[in-house]
Amino acid sequence: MSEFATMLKGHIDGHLDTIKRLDDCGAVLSAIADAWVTALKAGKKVIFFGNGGSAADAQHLAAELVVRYRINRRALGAIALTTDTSILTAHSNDYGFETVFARQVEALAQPGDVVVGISTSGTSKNVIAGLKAARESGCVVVSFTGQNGADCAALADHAYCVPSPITAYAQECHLMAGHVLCEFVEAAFRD
Ligand SMILES: O=C(CO)[C@@H](O)[C@H](O)[C@H](O)[C@H](O)COP(=O)(O)O
Ligand SMILES: [Zn+2]
Repeated sequence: MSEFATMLKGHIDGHLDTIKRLDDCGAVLSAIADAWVTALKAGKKVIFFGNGGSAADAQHLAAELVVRYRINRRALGAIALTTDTSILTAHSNDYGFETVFARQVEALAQPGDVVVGISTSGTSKNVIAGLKAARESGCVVVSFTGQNGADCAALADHAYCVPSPITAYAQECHLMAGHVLCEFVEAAFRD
């Protein structure tokens, strides 16, 4: 087997092993799906944030809700706090990166909004601070983490904790579950 083929097989095996252990997450994911639908039906929004690949996931999922996932339906309120470079740079430069999401949550989150903080390590300080701010703002708090997500889960109403310490597998399982959540939400808003 080539070196690449060996790597590919290793990644697929690790990915499948992690996916297989997600059965335990069905109840929490169902609760998150209900929370998204309840908030959106009440005219509230879903707010996402995370670092690196999780910033991309935050943007990806916000886009699915605002635009569409698979079917045409009305626009749904969602925003990723990872996209405005003026806010990101001004806040990091003037106050520090640790509160870059908390500040935006303070500015934008309303009681009843759902706030989704994504961290594969579960230890990123800016994600933890953002979740704390969401609690203080009266939001429904959701964490997406890898297996060491206790600090985020302690702040969350619903904690989706992928049973892997490997960033890539956690990211892949976050996006997979995010897509199912979007599918469920779209079904609830079918015309
Ligand atoms: O995508 C990857 C690795 O797959 C990286 O960009 C990764 O997201 C970054 O290192 C993040 O800073 C990790 O943060 P976190 O998920 O531990 O909160
Ligand atoms: Zn990545």
